[in-house]
Amino acid sequence: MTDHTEHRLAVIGAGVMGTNITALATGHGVPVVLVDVDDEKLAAARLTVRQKLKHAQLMGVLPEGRGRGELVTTTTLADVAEATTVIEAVTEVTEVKNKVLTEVGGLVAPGTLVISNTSCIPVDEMATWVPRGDELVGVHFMNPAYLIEMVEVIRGTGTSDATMERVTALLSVLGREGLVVNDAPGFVINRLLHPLINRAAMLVQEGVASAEVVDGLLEGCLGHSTGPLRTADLIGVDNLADSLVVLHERTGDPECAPCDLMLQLVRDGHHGRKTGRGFFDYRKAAE
Ligand SMILES: NC(=O)c1ccc[n+]([C@@H]2O[C@H](COP(=O)([O-])OP(=O)(O)OC[C@H]3O[C@@H](n4cnc5c(N)ncnc54)[C@H](O)[C@@H]3O)[C@@H](O)[C@H]2O)c1
Repeated sequence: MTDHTEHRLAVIGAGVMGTNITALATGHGVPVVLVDVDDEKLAAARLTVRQKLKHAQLMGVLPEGRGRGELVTTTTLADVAEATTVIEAVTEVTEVKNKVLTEVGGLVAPGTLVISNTSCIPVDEMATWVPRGDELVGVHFMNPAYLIEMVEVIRGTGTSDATMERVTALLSVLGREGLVVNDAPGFVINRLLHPLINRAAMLVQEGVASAEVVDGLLEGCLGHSTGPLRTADLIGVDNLADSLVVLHERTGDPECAPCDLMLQLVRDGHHGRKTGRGFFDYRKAAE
């Protein structure tokens, strides 16, 4: 096992998950270099990480006596080179992830743990984009990452035992428990969750019930803590549509083709909580 002083993270992508993972790591005393192509995203991310840390502190989920890990933000990908672990959390578009992981592979030294937080792209596919596929592993951090202790760990067919040991050590420092699954499109969580959300949106689209009623039934009758459509708004409707496309392309399952209502929300810029509106409207609550 390792302690927090032995870890230096680079997180690539300063969106919903990049900021969540950064708050989790810095809250556990691990320094983070947070990379994005967009300066405005980085400025917003610094504020978001501070707010998440405040929330985490209030919820009592941070370890005592470690202090905060330093946060550095940058638009220069080469700044990941000194990290002991790189966590890729960029947009769920195959070409974007391919470009980022290919570049990361050329920047980091052998022995650097490379993690993808992808929702649906198989680890074996991503392993062909990096020079050392045995050092790549999927870790599906949940949202919000600093509150949900369990993560899904995806072991590719080429992921080495040493990589599994390193990821276990990192997760332990971050206070997370990983359940390991084999590789497949969408793994376990999103192979189940994303078609469910898509079907929930289809029911709204078909006029069978409103978003409030669909979520109300899933919450009240089946004990879901947040209904599927509120979950969609938390994830980001744009990310969900991208992830469904990835799943559909790789499984051929028609249930995974994002429904028209979801695509319309994306086109209209209603991406969920992050834009103030998705299946539900959050603007009044924010005022
Ligand atoms: N949103 C969730 O609840 C959730 C949960 C688990 C996993 N994921 C996965 O995590 C990843 C990130 O999702 P998100 O919801 O944070 O997306 P997001 O759209 O909120 O953020 C993506 C970020 O990546 C940045 N980016 C794009 N191209 C880049 C590049 N070449 N270099 C550096 N940064 C780049 C964008 O500017 C943006 O800030 C995706 O793979 C997603 O499927 C998301």
